[in-house]
Amino acid sequence: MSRKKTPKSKGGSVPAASALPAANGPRQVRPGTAHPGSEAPPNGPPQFGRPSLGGGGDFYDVAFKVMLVGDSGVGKTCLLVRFKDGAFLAGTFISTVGIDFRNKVLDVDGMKVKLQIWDTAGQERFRSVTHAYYRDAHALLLLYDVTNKASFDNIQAWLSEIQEYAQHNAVLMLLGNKVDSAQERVVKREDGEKLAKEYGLPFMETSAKSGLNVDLAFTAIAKELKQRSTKAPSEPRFRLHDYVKREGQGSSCC
Ligand SMILES: Nc1nc2c(ncn2[C@@H]2O[C@H](COP(=O)(O)OP(=O)(O)OP(=O)(O)O)[C@@H](O)[C@H]2O)c(=O)[nH]1
Ligand SMILES: [Mg+2]
Repeated sequence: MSRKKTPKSKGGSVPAASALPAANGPRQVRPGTAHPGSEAPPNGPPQFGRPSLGGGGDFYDVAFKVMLVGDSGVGKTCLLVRFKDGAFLAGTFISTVGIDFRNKVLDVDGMKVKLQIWDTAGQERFRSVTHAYYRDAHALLLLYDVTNKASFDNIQAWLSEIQEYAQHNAVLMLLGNKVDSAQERVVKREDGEKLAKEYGLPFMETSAKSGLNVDLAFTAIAKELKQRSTKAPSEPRFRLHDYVKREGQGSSCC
């Protein structure tokens, strides 16, 4: 199979700050640096065998878009940084403005799968910016914070947004983040499991701080998307729920 190259850049963002209302609240914001159109591949179905925009970087066989969604502060950016760079962003909370993205190429059963991961702002005032990106997402990771009950209670509202704006066949996974903060936990694992079961979603608890289940969440998504796009009859069918349940550490369910 012919291979494409992924741009060398770390990512970009859609700050759209000038088009948005003035910032509310005390939080700092992380302004974006580039428009994604300059680096991101065009939206649409998974891409095969066409050269991506930009030069340099790793080769890949197929590319997918994955979106991180959930309330502000649940740890979307930290989860992405943990996955991409293996580091934890400790210190001051810098809220995302608009959308950022990062690319990562994974080796999935001998195939190079590029995930273009869109990190959305959880703040309400950016909702109209982020809505525009849902329809092109092949998968969505929906996060809540196990130390923040409101973020868990808002999951149903996020699911309504996803239902309204995302493709009906997009892969969806629920993640309860910050499980390293055992003392501050207010959402029990069983509650996450119950909600996930109610909506038929794969579910895991994660920690961007310790790295628990972070690679697994993205790998599971990449495997599912790759399986859907290649449909090799000789390959045993990949079952996302079973995989997450089997491989998840500490807690997992479907
Ligand atoms: N203990 C702990 N703290 C975390 C974890 N993930 C994120 N945080 C902290 O939670 C705060 C918010 O993290 P972010 O990743 O910026 O949150 P976000 O969901 O991207 O927020 P928005 O960009 O506003 O939507 C930061 O202070 C992080 O250090 C985690 O797994 N464990
Ligand atoms: Mg963020």
